[in-house]
Amino acid sequence: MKVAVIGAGSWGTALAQMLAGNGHDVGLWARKPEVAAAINAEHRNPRYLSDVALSEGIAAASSYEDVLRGAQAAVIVTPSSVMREVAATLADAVDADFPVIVCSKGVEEGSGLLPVEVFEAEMGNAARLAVLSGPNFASEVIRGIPTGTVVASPDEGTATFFQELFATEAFRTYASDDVIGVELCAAFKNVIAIAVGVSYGIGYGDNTAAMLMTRGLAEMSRLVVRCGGQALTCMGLAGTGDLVATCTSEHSRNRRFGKMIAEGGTLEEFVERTHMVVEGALACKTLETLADAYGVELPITDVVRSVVWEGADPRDVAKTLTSRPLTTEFYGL
Ligand SMILES: NC(=O)C1=CN([C@@H]2O[C@H](COP(=O)(O)OP(=O)(O)OC[C@H]3O[C@@H](n4cnc5c(N)ncnc54)[C@H](O)[C@@H]3O)[C@@H](O)[C@H]2O)C=CC1
Ligand SMILES: O=C(CO)COP(=O)(O)O
Repeated sequence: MKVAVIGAGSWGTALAQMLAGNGHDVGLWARKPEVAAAINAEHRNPRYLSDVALSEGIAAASSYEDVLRGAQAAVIVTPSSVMREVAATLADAVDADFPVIVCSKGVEEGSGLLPVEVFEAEMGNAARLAVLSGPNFASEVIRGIPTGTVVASPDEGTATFFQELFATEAFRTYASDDVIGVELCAAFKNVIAIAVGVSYGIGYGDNTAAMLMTRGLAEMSRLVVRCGGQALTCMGLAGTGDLVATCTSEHSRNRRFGKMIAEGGTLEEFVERTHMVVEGALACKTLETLADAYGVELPITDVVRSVVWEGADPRDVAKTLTSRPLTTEFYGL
């Protein structure tokens, strides 16, 4: 079958390669025409994972019309900040039961809406929508290094469709019906990875990182449950799995960004240097929208937001975490 992959950054490139390896024709949408042209001419992405030779089954284009022509499903891998415009463009181009899976990790700014809610608002028919998330660094996945992921949809048939579409021996896919849980874990773990990066950046140690990850998981679980997701999802690949991967790996842009900001760098410098998205920088704001709406305390997220957006000194705000009133380990779940 032909599959359209929307977004030719690191993750879109890795997923396109995997789908082509599974025998599918792939239409890969790249924002820049010169990137699409280079992929077609040289079978390499000139900007992301450029050391990997791409399958000849991948045809890139910078128009939706070209990549969607003849496609039977779409895979969304743009930064979460543009998901509404992607959904609106797609809505005009495909019919009402065309399957769409969102692999971006984030929450919409302003509304606090999760990816499937945004796509449903623009395209209707949530039953054909799904999300994919797990411990999935693109640079490892594209090299066939084993991992797993979660495919969640409100509809069992759609979850199974995408579960089978992506599964390889090295990429084990698990189906779920907890769309809210998977989406929130995906956005949340990036914020905690920034916190861990900041913590290392100011000279704290591995114990501190472990505490941030564990209390971050508690924070994530509180929000997931209050928003209607399942606590167990937080223990799975999209939750603990991705949290551990992102907080402990040098691959993680969010963790590296956290370290850099603690050492005096800025978000603009990081993006300028890497041309990559740091989803946790936006998520520390968008998750607060949900926390306010549902009355959930997110102390680590608050601190990350104040460091990233309000110029707070990490050493000072770290004290607001360690001086909080003593409490029981599991409250309010
Ligand atoms: N890189 C990874 O290992 C993984 C990334 N993801 C998620 O995938 C999503 C995409 O990230 P990456 O593929 O890593 O991208 P990237 O950080 O490698 O590259 C940024 C991409 O965003 C595109 N972009 C920038 N502004 C845009 C706009 N206005 N409209 C459309 N596209 C625009 C760029 O053209 C480029 O393709 C993010 O939500 C990320 O969290 C999820 C799992 C793994
Ligand atoms: O989501 C990811 C791995 O699962 C990628 O994380 P970073 O964006 O921090 O690199």
